[in-house]
Amino acid sequence: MDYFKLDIDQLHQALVNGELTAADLTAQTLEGIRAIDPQIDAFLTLNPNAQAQAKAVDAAGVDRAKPLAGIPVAIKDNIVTKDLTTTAASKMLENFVPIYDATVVEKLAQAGAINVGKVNMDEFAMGSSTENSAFKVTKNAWDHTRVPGGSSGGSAAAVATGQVLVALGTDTGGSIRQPAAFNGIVGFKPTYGRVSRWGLIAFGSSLDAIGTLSRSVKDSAYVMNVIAGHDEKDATTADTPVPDFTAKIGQSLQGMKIALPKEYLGDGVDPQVADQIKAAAEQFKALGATVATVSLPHTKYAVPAYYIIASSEASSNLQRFDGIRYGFRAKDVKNLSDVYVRSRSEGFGPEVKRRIMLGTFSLSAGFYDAYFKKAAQVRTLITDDFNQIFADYDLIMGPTTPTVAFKIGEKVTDPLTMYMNDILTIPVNLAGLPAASIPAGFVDGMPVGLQLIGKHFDEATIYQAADAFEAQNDYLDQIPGGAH
Ligand SMILES: NC(=O)C[C@H](N)C(=O)O
Repeated sequence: MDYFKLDIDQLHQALVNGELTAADLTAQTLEGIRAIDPQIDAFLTLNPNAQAQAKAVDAAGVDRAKPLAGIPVAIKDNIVTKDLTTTAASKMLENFVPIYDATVVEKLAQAGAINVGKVNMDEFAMGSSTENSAFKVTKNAWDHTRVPGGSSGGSAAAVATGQVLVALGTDTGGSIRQPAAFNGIVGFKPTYGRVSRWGLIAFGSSLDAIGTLSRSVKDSAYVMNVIAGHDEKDATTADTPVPDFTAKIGQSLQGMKIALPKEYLGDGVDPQVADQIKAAAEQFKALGATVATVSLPHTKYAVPAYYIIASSEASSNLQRFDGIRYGFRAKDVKNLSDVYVRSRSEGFGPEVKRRIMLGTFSLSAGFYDAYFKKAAQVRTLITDDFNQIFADYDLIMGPTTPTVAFKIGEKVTDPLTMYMNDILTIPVNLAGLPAASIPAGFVDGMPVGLQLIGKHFDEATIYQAADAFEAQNDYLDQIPGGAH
């Protein structure tokens, strides 16, 4: 199946008309994965039941009202899937087979989508390069010597190499948007509370969001239409009506007010990347929007605040991996304390241990006020910065990442440099806002991502602007290995 030339609308039409069956589509998709993935290493597990699920969709008949019926999807491996190994790319969960489906997985199945397999990531979603996976290093679709970004690097590389049309990812500090940017595809992180996290292996619970990676903007909106909504199993999901996320796609941008924060083009941002974003601003103006320079003054405090908050939450969430309840248990243990200490020492990788130590320290008596409380206050200042801008503007634009994808091995031994890579995506998670990364050109043959940030629960405006930008450009025709 040549996913580079197709989208969900076209496949849906072919399935409805009977030109294609879901079983054929799934078979061709699995064939494509077997041919392409050995060079990319995006997949950790293929779903042995995918073919049977596709046959069931065919037997039921592809419903016109269900655009995802028969469409193959890949799922990040921190989202639990019943009877299908779910590892979070950790040795700790190497043999973990969940007994239930995450709400998003259940919703996709009800919509007729076919889960073809689970994709690689940084261990427990901690990282920006997928090099922290306990199992394999996924390659960037455009240059196999570079990282695909992370932590949803497997999701991004699987889509960008045409193995699947869409994949689910998760985003705590940029984990959907940054790999989407590095691979020249669309990444979408919804508002905090828009999509249920029931069945997501938790990292930073006040930040985590499940979203999409896809080639086209509209395909992302189709998946969001299915996965969004209140869930009584996740008390953090908002009980607000879910709009049709495709509703404003195709509408004119005339009069739309877009803000471009000066901090997003400042220190540390590659000037060539900044140039692409300035060019995108000109394109938005040509489409009828206004673009004005604004300031988000607390941006520089976002990374330190995030690494305290996310690590503190991780240290608490990861306590459950104790060698007893889930997964890995060390051999030849002497006593209970030995079970805990050795199972965790041997089961977790270095980055996960670093975060647990950082978080435990920040939360400990005597340090709480100086670290966690201070970080929470900074978070409020960052949220206030955004609220002030959104009183006057519809969207905020900027680069998704300060640079294009870096080389495998280049930053993995230097955590601070790796953390700084997320400076433009982390503020969005701290404020719980929705945001997308969409392709916006190339620097040295590598894709650049344009980030569009919206108001709380106003995903539809992001989709409107993103689709208008996509329609003006030919990024969908540019494929890895092809001319660009
Ligand atoms: N999980 C994320 O969203 C990625 C971020 N780079 C982190 O390591 O925390």
